Amino acid sequence: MIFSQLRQTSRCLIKSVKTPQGRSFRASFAYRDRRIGRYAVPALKRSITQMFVSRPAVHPWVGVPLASRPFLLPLSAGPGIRSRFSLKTSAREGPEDEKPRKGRKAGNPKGPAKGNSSLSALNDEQQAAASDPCHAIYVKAGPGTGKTQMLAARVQYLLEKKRSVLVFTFTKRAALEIKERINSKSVVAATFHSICLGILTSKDYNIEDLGTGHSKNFKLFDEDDAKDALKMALWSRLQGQASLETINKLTDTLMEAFKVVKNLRPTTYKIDMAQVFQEALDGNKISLNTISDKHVPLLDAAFLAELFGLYQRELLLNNALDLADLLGLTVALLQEVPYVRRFYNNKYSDILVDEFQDTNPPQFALASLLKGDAGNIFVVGDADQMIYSWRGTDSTVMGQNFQSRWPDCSIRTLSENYRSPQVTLDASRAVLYHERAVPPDYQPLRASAHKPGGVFYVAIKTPKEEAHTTVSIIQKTLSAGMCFSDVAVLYRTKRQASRDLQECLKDAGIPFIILGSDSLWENKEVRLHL
Ligand SMILES: Nc1ncnc2c1ncn2[C@@H]1O[C@H](COP(=O)(O)OP(=O)(O)OP(=O)(O)O)[C@@H](O)[C@H]1O
Repeated sequence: MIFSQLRQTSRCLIKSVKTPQGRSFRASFAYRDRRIGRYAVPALKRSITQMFVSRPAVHPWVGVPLASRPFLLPLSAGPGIRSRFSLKTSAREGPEDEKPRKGRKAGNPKGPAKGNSSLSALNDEQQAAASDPCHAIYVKAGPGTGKTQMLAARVQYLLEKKRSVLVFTFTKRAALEIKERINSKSVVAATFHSICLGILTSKDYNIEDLGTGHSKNFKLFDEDDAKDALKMALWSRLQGQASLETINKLTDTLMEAFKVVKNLRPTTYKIDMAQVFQEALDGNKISLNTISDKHVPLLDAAFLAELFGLYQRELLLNNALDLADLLGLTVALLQEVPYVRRFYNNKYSDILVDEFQDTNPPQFALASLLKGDAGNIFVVGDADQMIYSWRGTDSTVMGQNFQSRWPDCSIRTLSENYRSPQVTLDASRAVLYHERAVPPDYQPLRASAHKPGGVFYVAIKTPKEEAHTTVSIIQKTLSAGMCFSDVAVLYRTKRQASRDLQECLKDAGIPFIILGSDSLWENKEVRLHL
């Protein structure tokens, strides 16, 4: 291998690489932090080198067939890191039959699908869902079944029919992905919060008509601002009774409780909050154990509702909304002010919701108010992929809500998985339904094609042993001809990836990037919503 060109700046490294076979590759890796460069550049070199190591046909350790060509995964970024790894070849790579063929459905050897162009790349289940004419469609789709692809095709299909489309996503990245796939400016795809912000600040009407006291130039309070507002409210109520330390503790506890409670109903506007708090206490949805100060009155539903009222008043005095209010106030505006609701019902004919399993009652109410009586709603979700149960989401309830809200709805299922081998799909089902009953309408996933892969279970006693075993598995994988970037180690909590594993990896000379951070609010996925 000859590195024919090497240009390095503090931020970027560009290489042209010539292989002995005469192919030339260009690889770039951009990084913002020099420390990352120290890890990434050697990793990059090793990865490129490994590209040209010939691979065995069968993985020597796990005994499964290997893909005939190595592939590189993007070295994705951790917080504060922006990285991009791209590999372009100037020579033809690999045999023709490994390339995707235009006009042919992958996994469908029968050839191109007939009919609408936007649907031609979809399989039969995806096509049926994407072109379903029902006004309320609920698509249940497991991981890797092409939800995003199908959703994008649905949007394209609707745009071809000159419909006006609004897509709710959970992350900015997902919104961007849909827009990129559609490549059309006429689709609105954004997160719930960003759509709400647009609605509340629209010049087409006045949110003062709602009568909550908020005006158009309201401020958005982040977590810290909201805590300060709550502290002020508590201080004014408990001054002279509770110590500052207790007020600080109470602030943290109540902040969490208020977030949960604000997601239990579509809106907290004009609601008997004592009843909502009672429901939350009865259902153990909020925990108030940390407060044991005899000077603080009993935190019963009535007192919690009073404190909640004081917090909301404090926000209003600042003409401010917290993040949950952004949703709740939009729902209230659409519910209470008919001309605003009509405006949006006329504006959008089709409302689409990605990751429906993670919607909470305010988000569901918002989507259904925007749909109105004459519009259409199309939601895609997978109950097994729910990640927001802590903030008031219950995927089974959301599914039931959808079906009871629109009893004539169409329910579709995508069951062909394009990502994993059958053995992985079967194992994941066994884990998911180990302790809970399989739902009656459950459709097992089937792999679209025979793929190599395996699932191995190793029982380990200590974290140290776990770290050593993990490293030896990685080493065996590498000696089988795989690249560093072929390997991912998943862990449940950051603690599990701490010392032992990191030290073992360093000792073995295995470069790694840790994604995620200690604080939930520092977490990139969480920050994407904010
Ligand atoms: N009909 C199809 N034919 C061939 N490949 C497909 C088809 N549908 C989806 N895929 C491929 O399957 C992979 C997964 O697709 P996609 O990301 O849309 O799935 P998803 O269900 O959104 O995934 P996730 O599990 O992340 O939610 C992608 O590589 C996509 O190109």
